[in-house]
Amino acid sequence: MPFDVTRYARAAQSIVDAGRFLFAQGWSPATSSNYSERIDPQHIAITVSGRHKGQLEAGDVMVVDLQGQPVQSQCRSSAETLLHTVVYDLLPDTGAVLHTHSVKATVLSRLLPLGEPLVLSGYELQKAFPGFDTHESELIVPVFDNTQDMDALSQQVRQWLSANPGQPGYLIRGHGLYTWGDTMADCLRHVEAFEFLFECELETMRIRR
Ligand SMILES: CSC[C@@H](O)[C@@H](O)C(=O)COP(=O)(O)O
Ligand SMILES: [Zn+2]
Repeated sequence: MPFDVTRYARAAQSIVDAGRFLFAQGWSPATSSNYSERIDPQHIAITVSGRHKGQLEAGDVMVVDLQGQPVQSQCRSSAETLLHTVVYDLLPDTGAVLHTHSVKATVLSRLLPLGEPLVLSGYELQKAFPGFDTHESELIVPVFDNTQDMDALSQQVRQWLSANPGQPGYLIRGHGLYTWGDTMADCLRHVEAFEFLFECELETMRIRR
């Protein structure tokens, strides 16, 4: 099935803009990270593998279907494409997915006890996420072990997300953050909110040592 070229062009521009912002923050260094935006129920625009995210151009964004297969492109999509498509597949309202590699997400994910999620509670900023109306809510961020086996990791994410469709993101140990939102603006706000909360957690750990 073909996709709407105008919608692709709009999605590509919003991914390029997101890359400039996220790289400038230091959250997507050295070609790391991948970004996507939904074009229609069956297609997403996603970054081509290996491209520098602070220097993206429209040609660094391609289209894949929800099985992760390229559509009208000879390029290789992000090595982590399946971690995007699983979210669009399970959560039909999702309009954008962002994966970042910040120092704080990387360090915090390595400090958490193995097998335990990061539980965020008591922070007013939790209200930056939809469905979290009070600081008393619990934001539960699982930490998946890092692996190069994306089929296996995407299956783990599918299982967790099916059981927890209201949670807005997860960490991969020593690797980074995945988060999503109804629009790119929502998704960027989620990255910012997570970064703030990760810094609070790390600072708390430092003081308590
Ligand atoms: C530059 S190391 C980071 C990669 O291994 C990967 O984790 C990543 O985020 C980017 O991969 P990509 O294939 O460009 O989407
Ligand atoms: Zn990555």
